[in-house]
Amino acid sequence: MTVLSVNLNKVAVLRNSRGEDQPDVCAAARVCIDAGCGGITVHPRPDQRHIRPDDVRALAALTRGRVELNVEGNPWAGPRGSYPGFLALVREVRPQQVTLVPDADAQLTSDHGFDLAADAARLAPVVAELRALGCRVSLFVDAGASALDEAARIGAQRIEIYTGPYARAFARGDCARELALCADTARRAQQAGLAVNAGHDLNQRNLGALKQAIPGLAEVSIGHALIGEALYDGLARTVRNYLAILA
Ligand SMILES: CC(=O)[C@@H](O)[C@H](O)COP(=O)(O)O
Ligand SMILES: NCC(=O)COP(=O)(O)O
Repeated sequence: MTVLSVNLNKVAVLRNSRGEDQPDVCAAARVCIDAGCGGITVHPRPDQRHIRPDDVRALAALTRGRVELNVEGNPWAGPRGSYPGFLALVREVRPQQVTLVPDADAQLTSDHGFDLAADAARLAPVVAELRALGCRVSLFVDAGASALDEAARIGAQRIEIYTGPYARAFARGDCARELALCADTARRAQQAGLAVNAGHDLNQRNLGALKQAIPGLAEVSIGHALIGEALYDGLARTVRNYLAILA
């Protein structure tokens, strides 16, 4: 079974555009959970362009005992204004899963994963602390990444394969190479003892082929396309459409 974790960043984008409290991120989470998703994902960024620390706190309370909360971000993103820093926030809410992502503070969106050979040493104490807090730790990596055994060696339990290049290739109609890279990366990670998540720019068109190519795919986190599609079809129906693709 592949868990669908719905990323709600874009609900917060819409809310923040008017500076008030609608649409409500927690109400959206409830709809997704009631429709059968297995997780909620958020990626609080230091500039608080979408998900804010209070959203993470509220979603932690809402999801506890129901579905997984996956919090993504750069562990070295420090305090900025009312943003307490990524690690301070996850220490406080202790989500079931933390996905570490090497994004710069003002990056438009995630566009690359860790270089595990170079980054493992400084990731190691962060991973150890998160494990001690009871969080599962996943590391965001590019398809084709090397040194996956380093992720396992420092205690990470999963990788998340960055699927942006696959999604772009799929849209161009020539995704065979990118799909093979994702599949090979997943196979090497599984051989190293890691479970495999995937995410970024996945949608109802490109998800099925990825799911077929990666036996044992543990989780996909999907936000941008899913929230966009929900404008036409409704949030609950859209979540159910994704679940049907993953079934
Ligand atoms: C790690 C990852 O791929 C996602 O978190 C994605 O980048 C969504 O973040 P934004 O919604 O801020 O673009
Ligand atoms: N980890 C990927 C994620 O949470 C959602 O990415 P996207 O679907 O918004 O591109």
